[in-house]
Amino acid sequence: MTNSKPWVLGLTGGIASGKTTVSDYLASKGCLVADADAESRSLTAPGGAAMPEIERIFGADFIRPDGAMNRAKMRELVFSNDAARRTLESIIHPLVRKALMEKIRTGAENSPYAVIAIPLFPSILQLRPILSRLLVIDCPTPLQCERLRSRSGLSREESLAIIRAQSRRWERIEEADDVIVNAGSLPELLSAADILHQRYLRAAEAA
Ligand SMILES: CC(C)(COP(=O)(O)OP(=O)(O)OC[C@H]1O[C@@H](n2cnc3c(N)ncnc32)[C@H](O)[C@@H]1O)[C@@H](O)C(=O)NCCC(=O)NCCS
Ligand SMILES: Nc1ncnc2c1ncn2[C@@H]1O[C@H](COP(=O)(O)OP(=O)(O)OP(=O)(O)O)[C@@H](O)[C@H]1O
Repeated sequence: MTNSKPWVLGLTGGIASGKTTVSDYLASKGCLVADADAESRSLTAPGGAAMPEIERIFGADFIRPDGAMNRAKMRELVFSNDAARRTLESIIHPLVRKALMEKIRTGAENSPYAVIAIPLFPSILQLRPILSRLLVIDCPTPLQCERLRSRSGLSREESLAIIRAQSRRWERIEEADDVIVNAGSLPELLSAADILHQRYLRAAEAA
């Protein structure tokens, strides 16, 4: 990518839809990936920039002995309390956005195109003006629950509480330029990702 304005793919989808599998694949093909979940985790790790404000607002009960946010406790709170979730988001989201923009600004030069992966649909919509294309990974709700059970041990009720806090599938699909329905096998997901990757390479090259 040689021009000053990078070609940027926005990548979104509900929880456990397959975003990380796709973004890891694109990273393995040389794309720069700026990942909101990863930035959010580093901001809430020991010494993370969001921790003083999280401790001030939520209290010491939400801080682990090593100084990291207690994720299990926070997850339980914010997916049963909308006001608490909005408060946590108001601390973390501006910092995440800044970190993502900085990563794209400084790291995109040697990448065929850049990828911004953001799970939350309203957040990715805010960045729509800088996205060259928006890819949605769509996954039927029962499969999301099944994958969350086997990956993270979450119960169906816990998974549904998170899914309900997220945008509806049709809202994402309506706004998408491209959609991968991840309801088959992992090789099928990667093959769909590769078909789009080839198209994105051509579009970025031509831009
Ligand atoms: C709620 C928290 C403590 C749960 O931590 P946990 O380690 O279990 O999950 P992780 O951070 O890996 O996120 C996994 C997925 O949860 C979903 N999720 C996370 N935060 C939110 C949210 N505010 N609203 C809806 N879904 C969310 C997303 O699909 C995300 O991909 C954590 O996700 C968090 O701090 N969320 C607030 C910050 C945020 O909005 N992050 C999302 C991207 S910036
Ligand atoms: N087609 C598939 N077949 C089988 N397992 C899959 C498939 N797609 C994804 N998975 C598995 O489902 C889980 C969720 O996938 P992944 O981590 O890529 O989703 P995600 O959208 O990034 O999740 P999160 O929102 O929690 O960050 C992982 O354990 C992954 O290996």
